[in-house]
Amino acid sequence: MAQELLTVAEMARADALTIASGFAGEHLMEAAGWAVARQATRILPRRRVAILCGPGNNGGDGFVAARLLARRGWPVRVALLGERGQLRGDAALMAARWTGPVETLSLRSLDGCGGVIDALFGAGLSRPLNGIARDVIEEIGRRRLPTIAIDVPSGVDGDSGEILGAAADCLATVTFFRKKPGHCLLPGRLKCGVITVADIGIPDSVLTEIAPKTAEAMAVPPPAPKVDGHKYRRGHVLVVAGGSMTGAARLAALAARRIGAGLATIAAPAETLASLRATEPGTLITALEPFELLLSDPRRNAIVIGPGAGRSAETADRTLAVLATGRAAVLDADSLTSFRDAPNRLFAALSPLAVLTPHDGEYTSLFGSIEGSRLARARMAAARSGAVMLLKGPDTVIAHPDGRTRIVTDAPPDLATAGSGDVLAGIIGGLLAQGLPPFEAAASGAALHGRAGRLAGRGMIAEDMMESLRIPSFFA
Ligand SMILES: NC(=O)C1=CN([C@@H]2O[C@H](COP(=O)(O)OP(=O)(O)OC[C@H]3O[C@@H](n4cnc5c(N)ncnc54)[C@H](O)[C@@H]3O)[C@@H](O)[C@H]2O)[C@@H](O)CC1
Ligand SMILES: [K+]
Repeated sequence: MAQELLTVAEMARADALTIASGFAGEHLMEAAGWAVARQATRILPRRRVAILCGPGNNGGDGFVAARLLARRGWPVRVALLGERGQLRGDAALMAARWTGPVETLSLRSLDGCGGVIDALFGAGLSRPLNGIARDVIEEIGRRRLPTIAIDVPSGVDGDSGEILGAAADCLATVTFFRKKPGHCLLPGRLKCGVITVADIGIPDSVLTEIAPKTAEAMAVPPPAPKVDGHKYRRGHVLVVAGGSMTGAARLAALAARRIGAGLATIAAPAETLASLRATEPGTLITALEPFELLLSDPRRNAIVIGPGAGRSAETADRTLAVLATGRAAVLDADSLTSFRDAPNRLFAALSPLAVLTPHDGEYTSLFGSIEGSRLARARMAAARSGAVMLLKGPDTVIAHPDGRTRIVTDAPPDLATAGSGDVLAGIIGGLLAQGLPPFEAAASGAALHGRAGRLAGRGMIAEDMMESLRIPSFFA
């Protein structure tokens, strides 16, 4: 099942649709506060907890948590940002149900406390934290107080993961119904700690109407080989290699085969053929030229170009020839940077059959340095180029020109190692060869790549991922 991610506006719509269907907003808030209180009893030390309530509904959730914790005999200290009389709607109702003392938020609100519930701002954050709100958030860090954030750590933008002013390094975050992009994108994700998603009574059926376009990337293993199948039915990946760095092409071809492609061919310059043939017994090795002849075999149904191709006019021309075949293709590394001086030449040839897999530097060489979250940058690049964009990083994003996006949330930092990107290009190529549509191949490929890295463990190098792709649990 896809793990949808809701923007702040979509979440407000989910709330509104639920309330319109007859489920009172106060019940949503009661359920939200209950989930927070439960998490507090699980992970905070049994010491006085400072509950920092803001002026909106996030603060309302805090008042509920305060009441439920106090009822269980938990010592709490409730501090409010702003005037109690200014609270509105359900937040005002929950503040009224809290019968204990409420102090004005100050640095002293943390005194004598062994933990914090951060209910200052959630979805309604509209500007950077400043004044006492920012001072208190920063003081939490200085005192190293274990903190649970309600919905998001206050200061984290739910849509972009950007930090507006400041945000506490939370032990845990309790959010509602579905995660938001800000929980998955950096730097926000690093502030959240352990994220739990609480069911507060919003039915899944609201998603039909909302139709969210963003989700977490899911690792979907390719279908198991059929008993009556043969290797050509499992697809044939063509990896177009360059002269010097044949290792990149070898990693891509091996990964494509491990992920289930029936065959892989490396096409390389004449002088490298002998050494490739000596080291890659199971991969077909063929001459790069004549290039038209190489592309003329339609059984080579997915093409990977770029890893080790070399930045040159020839690589650019070959990339355009690959795109002209109308076959699914992965464009990585040099096949992107070779268009540095004429990106429009590349964009004019692209379609959603192509998956572009730039890291930040390669991205900048095509699109310039653009502000915004990785999600925003990937979405913009997909729209501008017309291709599927996979923008690599600690929070890899896959974007389709039609607006759909996926975020990889659990790839380990160990993946930042030489050759890792070549393996990714090979995995995606292997999935394309087996018939997955490019957007799905890119999203699932990136998630599978993360899984391979996790299974390889600490100290891994790119070659180790080939072993991960053989572990039975990889395909579970
Ligand atoms: N029915 C609902 O809508 C539900 C909402 N819930 C909670 O409600 C939250 C959203 O509530 P709201 O929309 O009221 O938004 P918030 O509670 O996040 O905050 C909105 C208020 O903060 C002020 N504000 C924003 N940024 C500020 C800043 N930097 N400095 C000072 N003031 C600032 C705004 O002017 C507004 O008064 C969610 O995050 C969630 O915790 C939950 O109770 C579940 C149900
Ligand atoms: K919060």
